[in-house]
Amino acid sequence: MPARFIRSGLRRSIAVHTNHEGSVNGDARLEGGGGLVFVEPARERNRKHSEERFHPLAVMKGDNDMEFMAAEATVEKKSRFRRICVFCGSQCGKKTSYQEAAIELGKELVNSGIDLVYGGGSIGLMGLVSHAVHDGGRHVLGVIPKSLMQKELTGGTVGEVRAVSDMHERKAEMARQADAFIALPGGYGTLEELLEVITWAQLGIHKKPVGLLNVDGFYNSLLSFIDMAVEEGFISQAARHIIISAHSAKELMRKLEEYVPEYKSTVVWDTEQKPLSFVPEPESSIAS
Ligand SMILES: C/C(=C\CNc1ncnc2c1ncn2[C@@H]1O[C@H](COP(=O)(O)O)[C@@H](O)[C@H]1O)CO
Repeated sequence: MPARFIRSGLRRSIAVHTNHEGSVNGDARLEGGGGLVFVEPARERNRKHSEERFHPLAVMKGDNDMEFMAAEATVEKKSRFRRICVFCGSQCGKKTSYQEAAIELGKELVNSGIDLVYGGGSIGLMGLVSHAVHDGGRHVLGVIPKSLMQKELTGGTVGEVRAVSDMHERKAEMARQADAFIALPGGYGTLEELLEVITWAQLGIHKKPVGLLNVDGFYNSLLSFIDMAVEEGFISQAARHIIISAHSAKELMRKLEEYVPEYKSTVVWDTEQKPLSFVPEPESSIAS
């Protein structure tokens, strides 16, 4: 697909596509009289948005000389994550700061070149974060149980929608698809999803970072409760450190990027294992 380019005075800027590590995808060549002929995006799934957005990453200075420069905010930063799962309220909450945080997180994902996986739909904070990511040109994957798929419940969807049979399958699929998890403010659903991925980390089912966006101290009482459970001997210090919290999306993203999983579980999980049910025989009937 040929890249579009514009001329402004002596400078000609070109559309350049970057991969999630921030390096340039595809090939930009100079030909003949210095014309730039081709830039091929490697990421087909963002093709539509890449065509619409303009990345003034490269500036041609002369006929044979092309200088790549980091320019303007639309250029993706390097991230270790390809896709992050966001848990958040199906309501917007009372404070505008919750809604602003959802949009800020969405934009932060876009700026870092990260795709989104979430519970699907456009209601509440879920809608704000998913629209921010989709509008910014990143891929959005919504995982929705079939029973929740009616528009009246979801408020419509953006991006790709994956229908699953129930809530358990949804959580498993969201977890499979993501490289990290972030919880924004929310209610029971958000808490349940957050605590499940923390529990899975504690059991060694995954080693993916779990972030808590503690907007305006929304999660202070949960964190105090967890600290109390540590004091009371129900949660180990090591497991307490599974949760990475911050007050802003930018700070949280920085912490998640730097996070090194320290928690070690001795449990070995066979992820391919099918459910197996059996009834143990009573001790007395086992032949000696
Ligand atoms: C039945 C109602 C709303 C259903 N809407 C939902 N659509 C998609 N995902 C949902 C929905 N409700 C909960 N979720 C999941 O839980 C989290 C939000 O739950 P919360 O209780 O609002 O915190 C979210 O991350 C979704 O994955 C009418 O209530």
